[in-house]
Amino acid sequence: MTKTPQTLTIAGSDSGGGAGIQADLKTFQELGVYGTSVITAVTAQNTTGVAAIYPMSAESVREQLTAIGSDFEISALKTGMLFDPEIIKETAAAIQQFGWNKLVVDPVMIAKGGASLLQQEAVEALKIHLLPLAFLVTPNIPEAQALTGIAITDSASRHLAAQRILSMGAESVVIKGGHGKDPKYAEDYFLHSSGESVLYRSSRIATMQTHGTGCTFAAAVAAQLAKGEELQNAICTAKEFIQAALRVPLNIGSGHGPTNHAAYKADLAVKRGVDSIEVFR
Ligand SMILES: Nc1ncnc2c1ncn2[C@@H]1O[C@H](COP(=O)(O)OP(=O)(O)O)[C@@H](O)[C@H]1O
Ligand SMILES: Cc1ncc(COP(=O)(O)O)c(N)n1
Repeated sequence: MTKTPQTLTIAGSDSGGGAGIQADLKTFQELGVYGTSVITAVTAQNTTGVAAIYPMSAESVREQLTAIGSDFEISALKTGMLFDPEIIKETAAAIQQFGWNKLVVDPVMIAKGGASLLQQEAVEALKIHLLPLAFLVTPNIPEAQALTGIAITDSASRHLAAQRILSMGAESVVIKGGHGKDPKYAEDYFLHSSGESVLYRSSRIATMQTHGTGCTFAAAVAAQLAKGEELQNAICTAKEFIQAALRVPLNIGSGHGPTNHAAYKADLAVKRGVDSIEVFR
């Protein structure tokens, strides 16, 4: 009997349900993998912003990680909001202890409304302890700039920033283009430590409902990896997933609303297909 692939998200809770743990579990469910979770912080949050952050203690994070590691067979995992250096160290230690592979690190730093989801001193901890364990790192443009100190203004500086992130020990990186300036396209740039690069391009959707796009994208990559999909195809599926989730808005809340996690599967079910993604290798 084949078992459902098991996945793990290590991230913050978003009370509004659009980002963080909630977005990750919805994405896992939609893509047909079993989702487990380790909560690093509880945020009081809705579509208009983050009102408060309550980080979990390092001990409670360790206990959650141990509960997962001692019982589940994790085929792929992702990290999101990790908040402080202690939580990052506990996370890295557990990943090594339990031998978890296929780690997708979404280096969450700042929420769309401007709240800081990662302490300044935790950026170094992320680079030292977590990036060397990463199969894929998925920064958005501001995060890639913060990790590298390189201003991303064109494709050459984006490539340089990607190279710099790989030099920190990650096996591969995709710099996401949601924050890019191009009004027509949202372009994600993938670079592997072998030197191979891929550009994933979709039409840019004009919408305010972008809360949780990064979390959802990284969770979709992890889900596909858990099912055994090869990395570059997993990224393409994640891009299709987020494209569908943005294209069919839910119109929830008065601010940056959540994406529609159910749209991808609904599209496939009626065989409408999702917007095709252009892939340049
Ligand atoms: N308006 C948009 N139209 C189409 N794709 C988008 C749009 N905004 C973001 N994306 C896609 O969503 C994913 C998350 O990107 P991004 O918004 O940069 O991440 P984050 O949520 O971490 O800031 C990427 O694949 C990106 O290309
Ligand atoms: C708990 C939590 N984690 C992550 C994000 C980032 O959201 P986004 O994916 O929109 O950048 C968030 N707003 N809240």
